[in-house]
Amino acid sequence: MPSPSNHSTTCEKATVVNVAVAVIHYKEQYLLGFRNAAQHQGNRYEFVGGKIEASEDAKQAVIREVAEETGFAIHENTIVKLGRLHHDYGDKQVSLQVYKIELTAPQYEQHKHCQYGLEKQALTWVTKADLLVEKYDLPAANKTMLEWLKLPENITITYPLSHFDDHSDPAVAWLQCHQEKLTVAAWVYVRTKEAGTEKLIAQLTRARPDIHVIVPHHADSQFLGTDTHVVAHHLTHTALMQWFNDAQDAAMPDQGISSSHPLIVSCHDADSITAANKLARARLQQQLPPVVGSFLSPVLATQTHPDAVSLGWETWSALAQLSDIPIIGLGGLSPTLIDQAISYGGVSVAGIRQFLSSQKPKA
Ligand SMILES: Nc1nc2c([nH]c(=O)n2[C@@H]2O[C@H](COP(=O)(O)OP(=O)(O)OP(=O)(O)O)[C@@H](O)[C@H]2O)c(=O)[nH]1
Repeated sequence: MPSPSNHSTTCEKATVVNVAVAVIHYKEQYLLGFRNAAQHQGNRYEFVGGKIEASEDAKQAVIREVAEETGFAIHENTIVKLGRLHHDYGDKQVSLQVYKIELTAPQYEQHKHCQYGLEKQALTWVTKADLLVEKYDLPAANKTMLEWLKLPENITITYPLSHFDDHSDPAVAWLQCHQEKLTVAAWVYVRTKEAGTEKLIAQLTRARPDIHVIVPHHADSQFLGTDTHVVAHHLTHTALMQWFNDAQDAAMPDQGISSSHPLIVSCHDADSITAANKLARARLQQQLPPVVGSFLSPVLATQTHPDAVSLGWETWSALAQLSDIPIIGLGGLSPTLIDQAISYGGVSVAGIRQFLSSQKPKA
């Protein structure tokens, strides 16, 4: 704790350093730099990046830093905002604005054998798999970035049980449909609102142990079975806004929300994005598993919610820019629209019908 008499230390600590971070990749190859021993968080790997100057915004800073450190001119690449996070290292507070940039094949080919950057810093290309299993020692704030990077490009949402109401046993029909049609190793948000959701999830994951499930945040994990691969808990828009309203006066606003898993939330507008940003900050402050994604919907008109007014890509994109966590497009989308979603500022697309394959997965 700083001594009250040490005014300069207190001031230094209170100053937040604004940093732009570039997660540069080509397909599954990711670029890491190495911080020299004399730097803050020295002798650790890092993503390319640096301080945002007073005269520029975060995106301009990321373009400049990447050019200065690597020589890549990325202004014509798609630059997707992954998120923003605050981290207190004790000796320094940083606010990191993180962008993901995919290089073109020629950009990568030209650079893939370079072992040093333009500032003579060591550079290395690593696989996404090695990066995500934390084979490389990165600063503590980067843990959350790695959680963000785990989000796949497609997320399948299950049909509601009521979709099978005309079957003699809707639960059996629900199970059979998803068991057969989920793609291999799919991330699946099980959106059943009815009682007994845990039993259905356990049955589905027993039949399909390859899948990764996102479960409602109130799902009782003791009924899910130990083999169920839960990657996140989901908070509906209603539950998120309820938390936000309850949290306005609370010192430690975490009431009733899972502390065991990362969270994915649902947002529809600027208010819910503000709530999600607040929840994301609170989780980091309390060192709880982070908020890793936000379904922002409806992008386009959907069969399941025909009365909802869709946002359209432009409004969706403007809302995505307000988010401190990665944005997942939902509503009237198909997996083939991923490039469009990325170009409008998202990282993934989600949906029901179009994301279930008619091909049975191989045993
Ligand atoms: N570039 C980069 N910085 C990061 C990452 N993660 C992270 O916590 N940081 C922090 O963000 C700050 C980056 O600022 P910087 O690179 O401009 O400054 P520096 O301390 O290295 O050197 P400088 O003050 O001499 O410019 C450092 O405090 C660093 O520890 C990351 O992945 N990349």
